[in-house]
Amino acid sequence: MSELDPRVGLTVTHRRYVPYSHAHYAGNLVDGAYALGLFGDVATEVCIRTDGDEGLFASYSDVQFRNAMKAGDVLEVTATVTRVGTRSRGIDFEARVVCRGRPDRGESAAEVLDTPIVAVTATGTVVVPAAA
Ligand SMILES: C[C@H](N)CC(=O)SCCNC(=O)CCNC(=O)[C@H](O)C(C)(C)COP(=O)(O)OP(=O)(O)OC[C@H]1O[C@@H](n2cnc3c(N)ncnc32)[C@H](O)[C@@H]1OP(=O)(O)O
Repeated sequence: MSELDPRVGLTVTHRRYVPYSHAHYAGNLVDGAYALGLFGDVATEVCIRTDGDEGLFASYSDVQFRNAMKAGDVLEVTATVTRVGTRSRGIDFEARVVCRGRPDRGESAAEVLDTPIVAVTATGTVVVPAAA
């Protein structure tokens, strides 16, 4: 049963600075696909830890763009295993902004946010090779 598997609940966290070279829209916003790239990377570490393989992303059942991600942000990206199938693993994702630029205070001014801003959440499925 999936819920009894000790891999359920495993959380992997990546931190990433968003370079200004990734600004894509007005207001230094990055494109939504940038978050999916981050989710793919953190899911890859999940697969390495659960199954000793990088795995393949099969599908997203949900993606919510809740707040903008901007160039200059420091992001915390988490992936939590919610289900372990035979070869599939269900994962919940969250990308939150933990630091942000303060251009009103100076070109390079920035601050640690008291409360992280949840930018993107998603639910997806990765598939790993059959156990040997
Ligand atoms: C995490 C990665 N390292 C980062 C990436 O982003 S990889 C790049 C993007 N992904 C790809 O390029 C993958 C392309 N897709 C594939 O290669 C295949 O479709 C697949 C490997 C994902 C699945 O193919 P296959 O091995 O033939 O699947 P099945 O034998 O039919 O099923 C195996 C289990 O996977 C579940 N499953 C299959 N397709 C999906 C899907 N679209 N959505 C959700 N789940 C899927 C299927 O239910 C089986 O589950 P169980 O083994 O019963 O648990």
